[in-house]
Amino acid sequence: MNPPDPLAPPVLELHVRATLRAGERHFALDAAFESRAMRTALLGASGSGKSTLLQAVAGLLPEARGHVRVQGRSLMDSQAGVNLPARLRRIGYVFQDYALFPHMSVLQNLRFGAREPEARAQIDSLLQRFDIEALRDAMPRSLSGGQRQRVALARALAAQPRLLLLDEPLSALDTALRTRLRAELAQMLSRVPVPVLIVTHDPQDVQALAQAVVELDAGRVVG
Ligand SMILES: Nc1ncnc2c1ncn2[C@@H]1O[C@H](COP(=O)(O)OP(=O)(O)OP(=O)(O)O)[C@@H](O)[C@H]1O
Repeated sequence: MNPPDPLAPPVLELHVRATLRAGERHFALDAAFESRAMRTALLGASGSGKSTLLQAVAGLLPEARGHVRVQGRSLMDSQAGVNLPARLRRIGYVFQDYALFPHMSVLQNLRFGAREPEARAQIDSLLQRFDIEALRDAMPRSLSGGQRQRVALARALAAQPRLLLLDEPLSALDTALRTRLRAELAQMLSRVPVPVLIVTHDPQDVQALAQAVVELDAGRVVG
């Protein structure tokens, strides 16, 4: 991978504030960071606000204020009155359990992600690159954990995202599979030129998957 261009805007510029309330409980997120790395890990204890921050970046947290810029492009800037709705942010989101549509085949799952004609034209190449061509007509329940992971990633990329959010993509797996898929995921990510923000608890994931680390504690960036 090429070294970052010092004149290019940061890959990610983020300052997100939000207060979540449920009855007596409340949680204040006030997280700011910049990253020039193509792949940034978001680390932090359970409840530190990692998923909430991802939701704000994806445009799924209506109460969020502040700014979110990806490679210089503003997705949200509350001072400037900019707040793109989620469907216009072009963000690929891969959840812990991969969240494939169970009633759709692998191919239909990928097509769902790719709405534009030029995105559809790339589906065959994604099936090849992720080595899931033979599984195009398979239903998600018949796939292994590793195959599901590849389909989920291919589906997220089928939408030609500007940013890929991975929320603990390996946490549902047992140790042996986790080790294998971590290496596979690292290889797949190194082949796509899309910025990635990846949430994890696991220092080994950070080592293998990211070039920069942001640590959250109680809704704030601490390192
Ligand atoms: N709607 C809500 N109202 C009040 N508090 C909330 C709401 N949603 C989440 N929280 C609280 O916000 C905090 C951050 O939650 P979040 O899911 O972002 O943490 P996390 O770092 O992703 O945790 P984990 O690693 O366990 O997934 C938690 O304390 C949670 O209980």
